[in-house]
Amino acid sequence: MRIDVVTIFPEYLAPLELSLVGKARTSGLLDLRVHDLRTWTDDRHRTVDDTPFGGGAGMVMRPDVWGRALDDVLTPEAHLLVPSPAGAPFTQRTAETWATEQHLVLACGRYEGIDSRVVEHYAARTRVTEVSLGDYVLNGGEVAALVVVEAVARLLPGVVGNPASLVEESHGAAGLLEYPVYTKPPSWQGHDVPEVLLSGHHARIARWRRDEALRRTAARRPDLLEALDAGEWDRHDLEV
Ligand SMILES: N#Cc1c(-c2ccc3ccn(Cc4ccc(CN5CCOCC5)cc4)c3c2)n[nH]c1N
Repeated sequence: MRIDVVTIFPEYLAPLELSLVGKARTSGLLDLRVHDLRTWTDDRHRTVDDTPFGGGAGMVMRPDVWGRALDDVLTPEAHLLVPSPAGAPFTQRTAETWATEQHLVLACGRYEGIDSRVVEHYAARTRVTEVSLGDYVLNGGEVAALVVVEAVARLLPGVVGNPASLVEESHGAAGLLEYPVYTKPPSWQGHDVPEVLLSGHHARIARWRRDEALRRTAARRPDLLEALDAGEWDRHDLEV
């Protein structure tokens, strides 16, 4: 998979040289290219923004600079992703879908955003998705690019050492939150690991983990339980 990220802060994407994503790049599993939007400016001050039509605070990113950048970076098979406070929610299901793509292009805006005609222009000739990390305000699209690249890259075959670990993840198995995890020592600061996990009884351990996942989900994310088939479990099983 190829992923291009266009930004005025390319150094913001430096963490993607580390750990699993870094290894995926080195091994050739992921072809990640980070571009400085100012490469495509046309003035000595390398200007990327201007005042908003209609007035209002802040600045808006110029369509002409973005147009030259995207014309260079986009390919016929590319899916253009534009992080935005007004975007569609980015979820694990989104990551799973985008992990099957050949080419993703992330356009990271700053200021008050990118001139809306950019999305309008490219939507007529390629797949474009405005995406949001959640209902809070960031200063630009780079954090979203970091999240999208990591969430997608880890799903690529060969990136994560043990693919089985991708199966049991939160928002994965049956859409539940993950159960609590423990390691040695069996007792720490007076806190003991639940006995069942030391029993070696795999069926009981599996049942305990599912019950804990249900309990946590009911307490923290009841919205996820709405999506579950009511017949799969009885709420009265949970002393929440
Ligand atoms: N993904 C994601 C994001 C982003 C995100 C993504 C991309 C850019 C590019 C610029 N910004 C700053 C910005 C903040 C707020 C607003 C809204 N305006 C409405 C009118 O009043 C002024 C404010 C616009 C632009 C971005 C923020 N925020 N939150 C997410 N989950």
